[in-house]
Amino acid sequence: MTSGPLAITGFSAGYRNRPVLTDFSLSPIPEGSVTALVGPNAAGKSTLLRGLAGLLPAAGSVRLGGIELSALGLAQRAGHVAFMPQSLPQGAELSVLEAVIGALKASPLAEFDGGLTEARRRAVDVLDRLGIVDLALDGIGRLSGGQRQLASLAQAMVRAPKLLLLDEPTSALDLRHQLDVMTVVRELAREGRIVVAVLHDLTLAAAWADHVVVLDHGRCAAQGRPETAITPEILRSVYGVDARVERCSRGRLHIAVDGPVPG
Ligand SMILES: Nc1ncnc2c1ncn2[C@@H]1O[C@H](COP(=O)(O)OP(=O)(O)OP(=O)(O)O)[C@@H](O)[C@H]1O
Repeated sequence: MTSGPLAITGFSAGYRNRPVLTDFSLSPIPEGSVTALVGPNAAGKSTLLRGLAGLLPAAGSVRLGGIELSALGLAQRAGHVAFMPQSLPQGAELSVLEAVIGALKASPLAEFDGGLTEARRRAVDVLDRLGIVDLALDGIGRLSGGQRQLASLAQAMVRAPKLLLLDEPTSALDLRHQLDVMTVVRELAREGRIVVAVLHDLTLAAAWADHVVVLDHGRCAAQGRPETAITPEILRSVYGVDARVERCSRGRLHIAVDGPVPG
């Protein structure tokens, strides 16, 4: 696995006639860390992740350790980066196991040279890690929303990439499954990977992320440790809400929203 931080410099991405991120830069994101990407609807969070994954036309520099990802083609990039989309796999005739094996084989450079037995073992390992091995033979189309989200995360994890870009990995999950997924996310960071996850739940972000990036209208409004990036001032200017950022009795940050900013 390559080592080193994720450095995003002068990055631009968007859609036809719709630039979303222009000359966007962040402080380097260290390896072995979790970054929560937060911000209001339409701020550009998904666009940033999709651009980093190479799924949108983009310009600028994205370095992962010593590798300039933007110089790589999509197939080569997939050997280093996995993207979990916000929209979940559905409707397919595939079983969960087949869908995860399919994701493993979709990356030609994913250091995967085993046969079907090895592919199945790796897929089952990931499903087991996410607590959904019982669903292995179920059809993707028959899963609940939360189960589909876990299956989608398994697809991103199975290639064991250095960089995981997760677009709202917990939005469909109940409280316990949110904790289970964030525990796995922390384990991924402990293994030396970089996880960037879009989260709308700021209390969850503050509890589990090492760093928070607040995106607003395609710009970085704040970046840093949760307590420096999530402040009443930022919540007011970026989200338009009056809120308190408090420590609970266990010392964790808690965001209490009092209401919309008047006027
Ligand atoms: N396929 C598309 N074609 C054109 N414009 C798009 C497309 N997808 C998104 N956009 C626009 O790009 C902007 C940023 O959207 P994006 O999905 O990145 O926001 P987001 O921060 O992820 O929002 P949310 O929290 O609502 O998921 C929005 O104005 C949106 O309308």
